[in-house]
Amino acid sequence: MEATFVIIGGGIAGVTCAETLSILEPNTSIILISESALIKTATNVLAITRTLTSFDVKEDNCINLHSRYPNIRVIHDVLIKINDENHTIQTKGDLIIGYKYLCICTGASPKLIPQANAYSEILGIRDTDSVEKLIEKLSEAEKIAIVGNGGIATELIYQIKNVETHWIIKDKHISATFVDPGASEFFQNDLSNDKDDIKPTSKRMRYTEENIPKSGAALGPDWYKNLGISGSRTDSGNQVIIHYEAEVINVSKNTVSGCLEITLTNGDLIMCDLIVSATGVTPNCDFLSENQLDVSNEGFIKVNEYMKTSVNDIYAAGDICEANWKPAEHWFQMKLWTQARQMGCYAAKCMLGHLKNEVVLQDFCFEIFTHSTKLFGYKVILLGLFNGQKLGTDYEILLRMTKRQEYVKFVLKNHKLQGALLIGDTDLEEMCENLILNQLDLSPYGDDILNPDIDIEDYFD
Ligand SMILES: Cc1cc2nc3c(=O)[nH]c(=O)nc-3n(C[C@H](O)[C@H](O)[C@H](O)COP(=O)(O)OP(=O)(O)OC[C@H]3O[C@@H](n4cnc5c(N)ncnc54)[C@H](O)[C@@H]3O)c2cc1C
Ligand SMILES: NC(=O)C1=CN([C@@H]2O[C@H](COP(=O)(O)OP(=O)(O)OC[C@H]3O[C@@H](n4cnc5c(N)ncnc54)[C@H](OP(=O)(O)O)[C@@H]3O)[C@@H](O)[C@H]2O)C=CC1
Repeated sequence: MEATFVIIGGGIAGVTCAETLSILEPNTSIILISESALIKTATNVLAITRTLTSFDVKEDNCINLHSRYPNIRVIHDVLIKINDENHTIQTKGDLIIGYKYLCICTGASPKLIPQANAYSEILGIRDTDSVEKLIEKLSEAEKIAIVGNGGIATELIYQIKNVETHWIIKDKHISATFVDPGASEFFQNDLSNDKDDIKPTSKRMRYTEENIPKSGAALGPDWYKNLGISGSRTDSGNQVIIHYEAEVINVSKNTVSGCLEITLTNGDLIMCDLIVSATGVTPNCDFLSENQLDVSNEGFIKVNEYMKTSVNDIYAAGDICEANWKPAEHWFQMKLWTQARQMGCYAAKCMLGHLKNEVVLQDFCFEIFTHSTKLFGYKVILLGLFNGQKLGTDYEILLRMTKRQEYVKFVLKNHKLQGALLIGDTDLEEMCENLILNQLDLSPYGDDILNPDIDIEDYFD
């Protein structure tokens, strides 16, 4: 068996890569190897600005993908070895598949705290299976701990009901991966709010075939929408206790109560029924290759500006890869499905360009970091160096905040906009994107740039 393009991984990066190849080259042969029977596709793609898009992530089955893109053949299998010298791969199901170009989109898995090896009550979240497991265990829990201060912890803490939650974070403020201390304070008003308006009723819509393996690709935005993420307490509802600047040093089990006892670096002792380790991701690289692929210290596959790995004719995209090129001033990598989609699409264009000996220009989306998400119920848009990344201490911040309504932060250097954090319906994303990209000198406008009584857009007409 062989194909011009073989893509490994049925997550958003792999599927986008296959779809893009199919759209650009409907007659070429494409094989997509998916470990999971369900694959991820992006639907309802909406351009918010030139570089910022929002979209839904839908679980789909392989047959539907093939009927939409007849030249994509989906094989439900697992890559175990790349024989890069003779351009073939070997799968767990004993298939040998020849390729001209190979794209590795095997994603990542939760990187749990080390104590997880000893206790099944320490869980991570990645896919549908892992969320179902969490919901089941949580329904019997009165007290839980969440470790980590990034995307998953921030979303969970807001969604979880009927349980006492200990949030263990290394930083001085919550949600540090995405926001600064000011925005974190803005969110914190909502932490203690009554969340009764979030009434999970039905379960997530999904396929109902029995025994269909659901594990695999990472969940996407709004994964919690129709789920009942609830503990067993009915008395006092929610209580969130935040342990700042703390890390887990030990976990043990109380033999009498059966509870987990967590010891923190600050000396705090927490008793709980369940620990969610939301502590980042580790690459899915459980396969061999004849020539070693260059990887980062954490094991992510390094790719150059054409998404090429260090091994001939092998590309990589999405969470599995580490962007190893000199990035544009206002772009940096984060393991997000926005970037998984962009990279999957761009890797397809690069492979095709190389096949046809055509010049490939780097996609415009790598000019500026953009991310649109929802945190604590608010629309959140992150643009450019929104947290002053790469700027050291040499930058200014302009802030505008209306409690429970909006939080607008501009990061400026030499009077030019470098990044923006927009929380709420600010309607400023397009202007900010333009200002970051064209580096207009904003000194003539002074602080009016954030005056809510002045329509800033008028300045630039
Ligand atoms: C709970 C949660 C919420 C999230 N929310 C957001 C969000 O709101 N916004 C956002 O931008 N991002 C979000 N993310 C991150 C986002 O989901 C990921 O960045 C993105 O999905 C990565 O896509 P991927 O295709 O690179 O990898 P994955 O989705 O991990 O897909 C990789 C696929 O490859 C398969 N695979 C692995 N090894 C092999 C092998 N050897 N052979 C064959 N197949 C293999 C895996 O089973 C998997 O199906 C969230 C992540 C989680 C876990
Ligand atoms: N709305 C969104 O956009 C969402 C995005 N995601 C994405 O999904 C992926 C997984 O999410 P998540 O697990 O939250 O990963 P993140 O990378 O977002 O956050 C991990 C957090 O855990 C901390 N951490 C790491 N190791 C430890 C440790 N041993 N003890 C205590 N804290 C630790 C990190 O701190 P430090 O950085 O200091 O190491 C960081 O605060 C990420 O790629 C994330 O971007 C997930 C949910 C929502």
